[in-house]
Amino acid sequence: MENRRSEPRLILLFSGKRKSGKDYVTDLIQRSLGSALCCVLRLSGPLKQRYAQEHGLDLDQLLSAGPYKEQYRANMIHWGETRRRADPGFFCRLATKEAWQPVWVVSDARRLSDVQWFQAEFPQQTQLVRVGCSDRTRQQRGWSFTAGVDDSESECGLDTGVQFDWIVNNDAGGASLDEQLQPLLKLARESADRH
Ligand SMILES: Nc1ncnc2c1ncn2[C@@H]1O[C@H](COP(=O)(O)OP(=O)(O)OP(=O)(O)O)[C@@H](O)[C@H]1O
Ligand SMILES: C[C@@](O)(CCOP(=O)(O)O)CC(=O)O
Repeated sequence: MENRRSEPRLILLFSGKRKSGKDYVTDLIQRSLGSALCCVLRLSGPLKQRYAQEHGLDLDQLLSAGPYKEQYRANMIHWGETRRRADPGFFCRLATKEAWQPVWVVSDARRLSDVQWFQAEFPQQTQLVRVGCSDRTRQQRGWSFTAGVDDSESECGLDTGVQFDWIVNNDAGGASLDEQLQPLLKLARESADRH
């Protein structure tokens, strides 16, 4: 167990395919709950930071939703996997070490080792959330199938072997996100109230 200023009351551990809307949905949750209650943590944050530093790249662009990061994705995956092989919790620890809010929204679990790390560290607090949408919607958001990325562990590592507590459908023109997120927001507020 890490040395922390305070323990989280709830961790919503999100996963989903590229362009399913993980960032969009987790940002929406954060804005609804406010920054005193909730932070969004990205496991890819410390990864991109170090990768950008080592390779002389633009970190802001790597962190944003545009095409820039896609140019480097396959190489970043490979680079991160080398780190993870030595220490599967490496990026989980870095991403969570400054968090102090009662509710943590982790936007980008990708591998069983990510899920296992949170479930081992925070067995009572961790809830698994899957964001999904059709490939057609993903394509409208700029996705196209890339061999070596979309068939890799980074994208497929949680396709099986995991029981999700919550499923959010983020299809364009699909069920209202606001309505789907209400139970999660309620759970988050109740968990924080017990703080
Ligand atoms: N419900 C939505 N309504 C409008 N735009 C959306 C919605 N969901 C996602 N988007 C847009 O689609 C694009 C991809 O979404 P986002 O970056 O959240 O996906 P992601 O799953 O985090 O993708 P990646 O794995 O590539 O980081 C963004 O431009 C985002 O603003
Ligand atoms: C390299 C990687 O962290 C990129 C994630 O970027 P994003 O969450 O899609 O913005 C994916 C991975 O860790 O396999």
